Amino acid sequence: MYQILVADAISEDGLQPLLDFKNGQLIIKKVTDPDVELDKVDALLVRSATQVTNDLLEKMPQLKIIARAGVGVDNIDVTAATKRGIIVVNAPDGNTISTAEHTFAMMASLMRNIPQAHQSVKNLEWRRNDFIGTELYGKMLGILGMGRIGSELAKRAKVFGMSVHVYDPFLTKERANKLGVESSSLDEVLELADIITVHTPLTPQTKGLINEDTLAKTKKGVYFLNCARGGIIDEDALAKFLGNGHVAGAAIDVFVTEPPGEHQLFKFDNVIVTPHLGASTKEAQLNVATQVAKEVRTYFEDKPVSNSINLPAMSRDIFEKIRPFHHLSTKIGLILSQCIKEGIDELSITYSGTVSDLETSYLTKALLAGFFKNRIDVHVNEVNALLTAKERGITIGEKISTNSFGYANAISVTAKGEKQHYSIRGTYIDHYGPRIVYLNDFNIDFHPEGNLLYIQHMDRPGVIGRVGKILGDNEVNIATMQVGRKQVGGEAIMVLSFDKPLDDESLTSLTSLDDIVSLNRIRIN
Ligand SMILES: NC(=O)c1ccc[n+]([C@@H]2O[C@H](COP(=O)([O-])OP(=O)(O)OC[C@H]3O[C@@H](n4cnc5c(N)ncnc54)[C@H](O)[C@@H]3O)[C@@H](O)[C@H]2O)c1
Ligand SMILES: O=C(O)CC[C@@H](O)C(=O)O
Repeated sequence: MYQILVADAISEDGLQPLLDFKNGQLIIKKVTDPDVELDKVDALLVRSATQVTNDLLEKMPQLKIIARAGVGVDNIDVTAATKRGIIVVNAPDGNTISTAEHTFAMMASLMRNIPQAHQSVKNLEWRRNDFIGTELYGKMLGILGMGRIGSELAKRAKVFGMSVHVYDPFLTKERANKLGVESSSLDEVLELADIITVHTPLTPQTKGLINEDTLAKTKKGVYFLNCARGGIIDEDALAKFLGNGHVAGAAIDVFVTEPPGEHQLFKFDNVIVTPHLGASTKEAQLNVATQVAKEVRTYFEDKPVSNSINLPAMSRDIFEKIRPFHHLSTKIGLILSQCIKEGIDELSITYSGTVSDLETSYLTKALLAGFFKNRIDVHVNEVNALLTAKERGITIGEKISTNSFGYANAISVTAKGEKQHYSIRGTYIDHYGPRIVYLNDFNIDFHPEGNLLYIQHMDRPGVIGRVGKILGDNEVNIATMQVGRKQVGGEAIMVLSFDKPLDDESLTSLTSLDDIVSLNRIRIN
């Protein structure tokens, strides 16, 4: 039963897919709650309140997936999660409309002094001349970060008769034309816009995007909005430019520290604030909760998640196509790992035939996960496989080839260590399953499953019989057996499978037989 911890306030209606999930148990408690057994938690669902730090992850060795019911993952140490093989998913578009609407509401409120006027009327005042506003119509809105929210905001601004200039280094000309906005440089937006709003994620590049230098380039009387993340607009710099009258007002939904406590921006009457409410609508909360609940369930049902931050996106159809090769790759990795008895510094993988049309990088990661499985303590999966290989100085080469050796598809791998060099090839045959068709320079054909013994021996009469006799004498039942050789009388291989793992005594007896070159017990599960 998977333990699923919901650590922040997430719409319970949206959690229905997990409430209906028979293999999961929902725990709705904070990570700091002493009743929560962090070391048993398999999935963690958060909004922005819980800080998912490396220290927290350290206490959660079973954690497999972190789901952020929202867009920004800046409260999650994604690098630390990735290193541990933990998938991070978010709900990228469930709160787009709500946040765009909130930004628009903040902009309108700011320009018409609505919060101040509202408070004044409730204070039994009637100060109509003190709250003269400014129309949106005809003004230029500058949007920094033209993603989902920026684009929705732009549509609304245009309907209100505003012109929209945007700065987003990743925005193409075609997309800008389609959205009917002017794609500009940062300096152009700063110099021309009457109102500037930020909608980028918080990253090292966007932290302090609006600072004293950039503020100095803006028009006197400019307005600022931040409904994205605290810190994209430097709070000290904004306070300074509000204080000297250069900035006419600001609407702020997000702060560097939340809750902000007593804050320097609160002293300005022309600053309006909300407590990180961009996504706080019934609709958005239901959307994001449903999205992440489905993702977590999908993950535990061994199906592809759609919105992972640290895994490539894959549709259900593609996943179904890739699944058999995923299993084959993992098995190849497991076999290689048990055959080669030293560390490796190079792994070359060649995909040919039908498999080469698929997302081969995903298969490479699965192969590495299989390879590392019994070698290192860290749980390695597709999320951290490449990183793990890099940390261990293993060079990974991936190639596509037209030569599939007569099979419809083939995955050929060579691993190089200091002394050993191993090659293996597998194929997947419809209705028949995965097969290993080449091992250490020998053609062979066996099903990579269960308890195997791989023997390299001299091709001499009686060897197979002697192997069979020892196993028979030791009550070991041979389930299947395949042999292969390169030339008569030269080296040969046999691969046997058993119903249970081969015992040490039988292995020792086999090792002492004449004409046996090497033996490898291989377990595939
Ligand atoms: N206030 C809230 O409650 C709330 C709700 C949802 C999202 N957010 C915040 O809003 C952010 C944007 O959300 P979104 O769904 O539009 O994300 P998005 O990924 O669709 O858009 C972000 C855009 O920023 C652009 N960008 C990245 N770096 C940039 C840079 N250096 N300069 C200019 N543009 C840059 C990207 O190209 C992208 O187009 C989120 O990351 C999140 O932090 C806040
Ligand atoms: O959880 C929230 O309410 C905030 C969400 C928002 O900041 C986001 O990044 O999606």
